[in-house]
Amino acid sequence: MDSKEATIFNHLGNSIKTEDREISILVKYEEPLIVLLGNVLSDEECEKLILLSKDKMNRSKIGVSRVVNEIRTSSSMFFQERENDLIMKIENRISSIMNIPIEHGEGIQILNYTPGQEYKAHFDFFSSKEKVIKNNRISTIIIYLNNVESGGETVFPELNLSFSPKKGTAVYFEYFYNDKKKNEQTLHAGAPIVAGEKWVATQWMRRQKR
Ligand SMILES: O=C(O)CCC(=O)C(=O)O
Ligand SMILES: [Fe+2]
Repeated sequence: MDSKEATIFNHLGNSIKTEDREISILVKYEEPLIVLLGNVLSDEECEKLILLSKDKMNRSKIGVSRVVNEIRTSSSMFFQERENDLIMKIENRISSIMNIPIEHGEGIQILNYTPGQEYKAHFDFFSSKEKVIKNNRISTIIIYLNNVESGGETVFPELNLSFSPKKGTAVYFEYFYNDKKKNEQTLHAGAPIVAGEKWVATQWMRRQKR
C-alpha cells in the first residue's frame, strides 16, 4: 500500500471550529482531497453576498469585466481583499478552513449562471506555459450561495463525482501534490443550469503571498 501524500487541509474529525462559526465536514474524497463542507455561510451571508455583487455585475455589464468566453459563460466579479466587514469576516473563515493566510488569495470571486450557462471542464491551476506559474494556485473553495432548481452541479469527470449546489455549503479541493496525476484529477466543471439560476463564491489560493 502506498501512503497518502500530505495535504494542506489538516482538519481532523467532523468539524472545523473557526473564529465565529462551526463548519461541518460532511464528505471526503481522500486523494486528491475533495471535501464537502456544511454550514460554511449562513443564509443571511449568502443573500448579502448576492445582493452586494448583483449591483456590481449590473454596473459592469457594458464594461470589460463582462465575460464573453466559450469556456465560462457565467458573469463574474471580484471583491477587493478586505473590501468590507462582511467580506473580512468571510475571508477569515475561508482562511481557517483552507489553512492558508488570506494574503495568498485572489479576492473572493462571485459567479452567476442563468439557464444554459456553464463552466466547462478546467483546472484551477495554471499550465506550465503561463507566466503566473511562478506563484501558481494550490487550492480552491467553491461556496454555493443559493439552491438551484435544476442542473448546475460541480462535476469532477475524472473521478465520476458530482456535487449539487446547496445554499451555504461548499466544495474544497487542492492540487499541490508532488504526483502530477493527482493534481490533474481535480479537473472540474460547472454543469449547465437547467432551471433557476446559480450563484457561487470562489476563493483560489496561491502558493505564496500575492
Ligand atoms: O460553478 C461551479 O460549480 C464551478 C466553479 C469553478 O470551477 C471555479 O470557480 O473555479
Ligand atoms: Fe474551477
